Amino acid sequence: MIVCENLVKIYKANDLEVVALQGLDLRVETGELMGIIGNSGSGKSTLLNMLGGLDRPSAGKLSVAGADLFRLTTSELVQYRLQTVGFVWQNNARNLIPYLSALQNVEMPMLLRGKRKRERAHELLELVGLGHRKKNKLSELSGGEQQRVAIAIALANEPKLLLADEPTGSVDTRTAAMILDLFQELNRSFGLTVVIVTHDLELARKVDRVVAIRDGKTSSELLRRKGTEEDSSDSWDEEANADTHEELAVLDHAGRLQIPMEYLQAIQADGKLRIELEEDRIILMAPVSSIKTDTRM
Ligand SMILES: Nc1ncnc2c1ncn2[C@@H]1O[C@H](COP(=O)(O)OP(=O)(O)OP(=O)(O)O)[C@@H](O)[C@H]1O
Repeated sequence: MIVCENLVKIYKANDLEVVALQGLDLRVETGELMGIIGNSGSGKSTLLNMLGGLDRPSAGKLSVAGADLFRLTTSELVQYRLQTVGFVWQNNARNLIPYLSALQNVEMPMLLRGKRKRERAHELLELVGLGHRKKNKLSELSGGEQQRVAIAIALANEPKLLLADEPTGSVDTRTAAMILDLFQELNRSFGLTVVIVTHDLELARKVDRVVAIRDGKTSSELLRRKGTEEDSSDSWDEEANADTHEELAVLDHAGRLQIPMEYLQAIQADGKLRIELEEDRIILMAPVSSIKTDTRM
């Protein structure tokens, strides 16, 4: 579904250049539910904007659902945004109209596209669990319910890819969990590919894969390994059946990887490392003069 290779994005403001993505590699399969985490300023929103066709990358390769985003003309890019992706933002409610009902809010963007589909709007609100609140004005809904209206709107164009930027950023923990459950359900029931940018570490328990971005590059991945039972909650031996996570460093196309800072500190690495191949493992060590410990990977 998504292929990013060596993706670079440089913002130019006045005479200043900011390299927000520094040769990022990422592949997302159709039907995946995945999360992106990273410190503030690491490039998460920039990546999402590129995937959504809201902005163009500076260099590299980027294709989504078979569309090469470098080659699309401006009008093709508009079509791509309308037909292929759905967006959910942190403060979606700001883009909704408080004095209209949930139903009218969902119908509005359809109307703007020249298609008024009341039945579809009803269906979408049922889908996000707001069937009973359709007639309520937006201002009468809680933050979490408003966010669900926004998700219904994002689904209105039947997107192939749903992009969510901090979708749980302005709601409480319980509502955040409900919103993540909804993404999980949309993914499982309809095979929708979902990419969620978040600081919410609860996410790791709800998605198949979490990719960490550091300094504009993918640095590591947390993969979920299924427990032995589909649903561990019914089992007596919950620990044996629980999902586990495996953390992997990402090796890019040029053989580069980012080593966690704490590992480098542990071996007091400073600028240079010794690399040795020993049977099936590569050993990284501080230079001979300052060896304290070795780190095996
Ligand atoms: N339009 C822009 N013009 C100039 N620089 C920008 C622009 N957008 C982002 N940047 C810079 O690019 C870098 C990456 O920003 P980005 O918003 O992608 O990070 P982020 O990981 O989403 O951060 P946060 O978690 O705080 O939202 C930052 O240094 C940011 O200042």
